[in-house]
Amino acid sequence: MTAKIGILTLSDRASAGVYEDRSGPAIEAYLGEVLTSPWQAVARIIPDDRTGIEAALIALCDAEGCALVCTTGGTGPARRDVTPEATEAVCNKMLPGFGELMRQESLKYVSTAILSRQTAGIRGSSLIVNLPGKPASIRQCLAAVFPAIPYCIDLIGGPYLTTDPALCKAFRPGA
Ligand SMILES: Nc1ncnc2c1ncn2[C@@H]1O[C@H](COP(=O)(O)OP(=O)(O)OP(=O)(O)O)[C@@H](O)[C@H]1O
Ligand SMILES: Nc1nc2c(c(=O)[nH]1)N[C@H]1C(S)=C(S)[C@@H](COP(=O)(O)O)O[C@H]1N2
Repeated sequence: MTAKIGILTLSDRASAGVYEDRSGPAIEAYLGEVLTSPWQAVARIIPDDRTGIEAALIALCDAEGCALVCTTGGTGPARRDVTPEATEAVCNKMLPGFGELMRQESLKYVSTAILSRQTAGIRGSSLIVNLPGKPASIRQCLAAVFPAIPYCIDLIGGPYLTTDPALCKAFRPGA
């Protein structure tokens, strides 16, 4: 079964073409390296507008049936940063450990890591994970949490994801 994975870039300027989106492609590149099971990207770029973000998350989870949705951008303290609020609004269960671990990992690279309010949660049988907007943050954050993602997706009834063990040792209790 081919797993669909949503890649949602939240950026006023990238969505308007002021600069090229480099963070969405960084997510796709990381997934392409680490996943050994079949998957397909569903990528979108939209502005930092809460109603629009919620609608896009709902469409990626419910209509597209994405097992995993990775967002990038809009996690900081600025007035327009509302990705965590939109994520929480559409999720029926939050997984705060994801944000805690990603911030801890990011602190090894930047002291401003604590400014990200990034989180994760479950909507139905989809896992939503927030990543910061900076292209360099993508690999750092995903590498920290990815070992737990395949088992999380098992637990919510999603497709069986496998990873290249040289790059990511996915942990499944009892496996
Ligand atoms: N998707 C992206 N692609 C490439 N660079 C990005 C992206 N998102 C952020 N950046 C870079 O990181 C910097 C800070 O990101 P931040 O998310 O704080 O932007 P911002 O001030 O919220 O503006 P915007 O929402 O328009 O991206 C940006 O100025 C840009 O250089
Ligand atoms: N790994 C990593 N995490 C990071 C950063 C980064 O460059 N690398 N930038 C920080 C900064 S400066 C901000 S303001 C917050 C929120 O960024 P966002 O609003 O683009 O999501 O993420 C933080 N987390």
